[in-house]
Amino acid sequence: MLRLAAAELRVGDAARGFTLELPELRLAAGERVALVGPSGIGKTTLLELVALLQRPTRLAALEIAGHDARELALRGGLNARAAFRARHLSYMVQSGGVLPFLSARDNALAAARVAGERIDAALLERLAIGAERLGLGAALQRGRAELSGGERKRLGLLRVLVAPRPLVLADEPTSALDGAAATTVMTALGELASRHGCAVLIVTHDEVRARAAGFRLCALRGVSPGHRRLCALGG
Ligand SMILES: Nc1ncnc2c1ncn2[C@@H]1O[C@H](COP(=O)(O)OP(=O)(O)OP(=O)(O)O)[C@@H](O)[C@H]1O
Repeated sequence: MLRLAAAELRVGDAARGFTLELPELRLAAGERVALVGPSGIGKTTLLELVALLQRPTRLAALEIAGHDARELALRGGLNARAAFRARHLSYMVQSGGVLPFLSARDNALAAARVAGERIDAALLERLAIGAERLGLGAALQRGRAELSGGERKRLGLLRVLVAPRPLVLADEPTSALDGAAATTVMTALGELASRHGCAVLIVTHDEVRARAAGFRLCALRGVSPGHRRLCALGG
């Protein structure tokens, strides 16, 4: 579902920036990977690279959901990359990505609408079940201003659960949540892989919950000043 090979991204300027090197990252359908590493090492940047939001300086291969996305990543325009994302990727950003001019319910339906999905009975049932599970039933009637940070985060996940794409990306999905909510969110992400066959790639500091939900860990590490590399972790 995801194959990325020999990618490099130069981040920031020569004095204070760094090179992010990703020798290889593969996720089959149903597979779960959690990307870990210290704050500021470049985990979000890596996720943005996979989501075609950051342009690599070097890229040997990028396949997403059976499509060759290398050219798009290297040279594709904004609209082409956004259209590709809508079809093949779900991306839960760190803040939840709630749009302030939409109600919570319309926020939850936003990804489905952008992807051109019909808002039919099955989709609305997924919305209702997901909202219940994430404790967002009442919040769905409200606008963004009335949502807490944790509710906005869970709403970002609900948007993914309503219309998951083959490749799901989530940036620190459990931060800003209490223990019970964090477990619910991590479990739901794991189930997108085990029940729906999505490939799920998350960034997290919550290694214990990630392992419990079936995620294999990969780490971003500093290999020398100004050079960071993605490494597989055993166990
Ligand atoms: N386009 C860019 N230009 C310049 N600097 C950037 C760019 N993108 C990211 N950075 C910098 O790269 C560093 C890594 O940021 P990133 O958010 O990827 O780290 P992270 O590992 O996800 O951190 P955290 O765990 O704290 O969320 C930061 O210092 C950030 O300011």
